[in-house]
Amino acid sequence: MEKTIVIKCGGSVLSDLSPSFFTSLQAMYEQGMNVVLVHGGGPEIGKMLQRLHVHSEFMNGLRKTTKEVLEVVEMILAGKVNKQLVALLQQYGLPAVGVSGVDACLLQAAPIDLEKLGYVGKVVNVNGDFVANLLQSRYIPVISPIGADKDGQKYNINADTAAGAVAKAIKAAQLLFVTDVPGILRDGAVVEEVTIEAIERMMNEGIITGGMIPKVKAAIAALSESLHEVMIVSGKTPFYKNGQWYGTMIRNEVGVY
Ligand SMILES: Nc1ncnc2c1ncn2[C@@H]1O[C@H](COP(=O)(O)OP(=O)(O)O)[C@@H](O)[C@H]1O
Ligand SMILES: CC(=O)N[C@@H](CCC(=O)OP(=O)(O)O)C(=O)O
Repeated sequence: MEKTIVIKCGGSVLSDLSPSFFTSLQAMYEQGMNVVLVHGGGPEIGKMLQRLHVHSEFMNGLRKTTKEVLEVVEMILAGKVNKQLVALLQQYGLPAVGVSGVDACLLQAAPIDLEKLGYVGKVVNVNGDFVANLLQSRYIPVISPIGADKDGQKYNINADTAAGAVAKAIKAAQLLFVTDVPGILRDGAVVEEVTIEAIERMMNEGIITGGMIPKVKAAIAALSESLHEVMIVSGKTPFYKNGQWYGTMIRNEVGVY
């Protein structure tokens, strides 16, 4: 199979994506790469919950998800955000197909902790064959992070976690987190390259906090023999030019997987 890149597009930057984001995607696609997008939509979910006067709160970066919250999460992620992104990609001539993790059992999920978090899911299986089939037909799958279990119960999955699980399952060669900051920042400057050890130190020291935590955790979990590097970049500015990436590269220690 051709080289595959999984790109997670954060809700923080979805309405702010620069034209260079789409031209980079066009370039990758035209070079013959397989491109898979996984998107978030946290801010959009927050806005709709507020409009509907539905209360929600976060615990360790995860949104506590009651049945009522889950309904809104699915409506926004699998409905509004997914279709907006698909339509935008199509405007750039990219053959995007929107699916949620419920379609074709793409993201089989299980609860993390029903009592504490409600219907927040972890990924227990990915239907990689389905993704591979879409890629073989040269489609660009655009995946919203809703999963379901075998009984049809749906779950709200953090989008970073979903992207990492998809990348690992389809043995992607690259995983890219596109967000609203140009990488991991320390004292205001981008850290260009970090190892797992350095990330753990930065979490302990309170340098990496909030929404950056699920990103680095998903990155670490996705590193494997086929995926050696994960990038965190900004979607607001160009992140790739003449073979050079602009952002943070997360690497395992050389040769250790
Ligand atoms: N060390 C750090 N470097 C950069 N961003 C950080 C760091 N620690 C926490 N963050 C926060 O992480 C945010 C990105 O995560 P999040 O808001 O969840 O975005 P997304 O919707 O793209 O997943 C940044 O806007 C920033 O506020
Ligand atoms: C369990 C959980 O927290 N799910 C997230 C799903 C969306 C998401 O992850 O969006 P971002 O990438 O924009 O943060 C939520 O409800 O906000």
